[in-house]
Amino acid sequence: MKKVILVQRNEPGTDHGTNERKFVELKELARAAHYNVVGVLTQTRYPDRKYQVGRGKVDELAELVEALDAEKVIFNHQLSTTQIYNISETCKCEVIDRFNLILEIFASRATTRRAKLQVELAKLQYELPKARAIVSLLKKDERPGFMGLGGYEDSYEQDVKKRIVRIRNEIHNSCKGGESLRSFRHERGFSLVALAGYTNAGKSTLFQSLVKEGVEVEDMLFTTLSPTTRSLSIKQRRVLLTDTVGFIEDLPHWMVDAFRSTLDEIFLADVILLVVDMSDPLDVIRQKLVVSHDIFWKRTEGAEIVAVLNKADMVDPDDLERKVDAISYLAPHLVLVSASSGDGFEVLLDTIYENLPHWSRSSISLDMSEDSLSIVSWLYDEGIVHSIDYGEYIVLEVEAREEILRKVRKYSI
Ligand SMILES: Nc1nc2c(ncn2[C@@H]2O[C@H](COP(=O)(O)OP(=O)(O)OP(=O)(O)O)[C@@H](O)[C@H]2O)c(=O)[nH]1
Ligand SMILES: [Mg+2]
Repeated sequence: MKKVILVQRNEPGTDHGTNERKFVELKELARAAHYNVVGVLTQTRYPDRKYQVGRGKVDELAELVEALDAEKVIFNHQLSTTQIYNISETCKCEVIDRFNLILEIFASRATTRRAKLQVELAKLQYELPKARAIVSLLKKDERPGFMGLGGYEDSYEQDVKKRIVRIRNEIHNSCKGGESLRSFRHERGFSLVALAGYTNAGKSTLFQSLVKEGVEVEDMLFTTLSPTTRSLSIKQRRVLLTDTVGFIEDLPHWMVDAFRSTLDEIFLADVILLVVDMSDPLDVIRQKLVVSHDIFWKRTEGAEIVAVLNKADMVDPDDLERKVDAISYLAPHLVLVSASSGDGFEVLLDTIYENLPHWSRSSISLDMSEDSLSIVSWLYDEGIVHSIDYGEYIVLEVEAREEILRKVRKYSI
């Protein structure tokens, strides 16, 4: 893990709570990006020096970088190109800001082609205003490789612009993939369950524990599943469980598309497990629930939302009860769990099962023929075969989507 130093800026006039929460979130983001935070530096911003990072602070930072052997510095606020350049020169290590960090996280979690394109687009849009400044800074310093390149400045900016146009087109053409992926999975008898929620809520911990506890379904077609999706069986129903990138507060508008595209798996899901960190203060929990529901309503069709109230082990029982009562009106299904201890998993699995798309149960008799045998194997793929008797006829008790049963009934005698 790369060693990093975080720089927090206190803004006089902003209340302490807001500063503090933003900084806690930066730490969570650094952890999510797999950095090892070895040091923290606090800086105060004075109203008369709007975007300055004082000389003394930069020297202090450089000393800290050397002493702690840090490889990267992450600022909690946006920096100008000149600042990034100057600070990284003094500190002799890479310098990024909060937005670069968030983009790094998106990039590492984007699984679909479309999500990758969206992240690339956001990066380029962020880079564009800086493109010209970067080149002139490098030129000023007469770095090798930039000598005698007349017109380079312009062509670099042009190049970024061209790439933006090309990626926009590609995104436009690739928009239709999601739906067919969903129907393909449904046709294979899988329901889709996605873990969603704010960063640090415990989604990945829950994902790992559910996968460990459950029975994994072997399916040749899914050998290429991304590392964040697993096929599981819940009371014989086959589901694809997907972990997703956490929601991040206060995203600038140019980042929202990139963020949402990393959530494609959520918008396709039949059941969304909205993971909530119960150790957060009540008003934070409430606000996060409301914002999450907002994001889902706009993009999902008929997905069931189950609020998974996690980290129950970290809150004392009275407090927990009070919090659960206070938010119960915000979510139709609530389950209290501890992802790390496994408490509440049984109820959770029951609740997921109850909210999967409806399947019916039916008795079917088929004559003994080759066609019937292929129908039987199809039913094994598509649904649950509760019992099967091979006698004069093949008699099955099956559970599957109504559509499937309707087709099969045509052959039933
Ligand atoms: N005490 C306690 N800690 C938990 C529980 N679930 C998760 N954690 C801890 O919370 C932290 C965040 O957990 P993750 O599973 O990485 O959270 P996440 O939602 O996947 O976070 P992102 O991927 O960054 O969005 C880790 O340090 C976990 O060990 C829980 O039930 N109890
Ligand atoms: Mg995670």
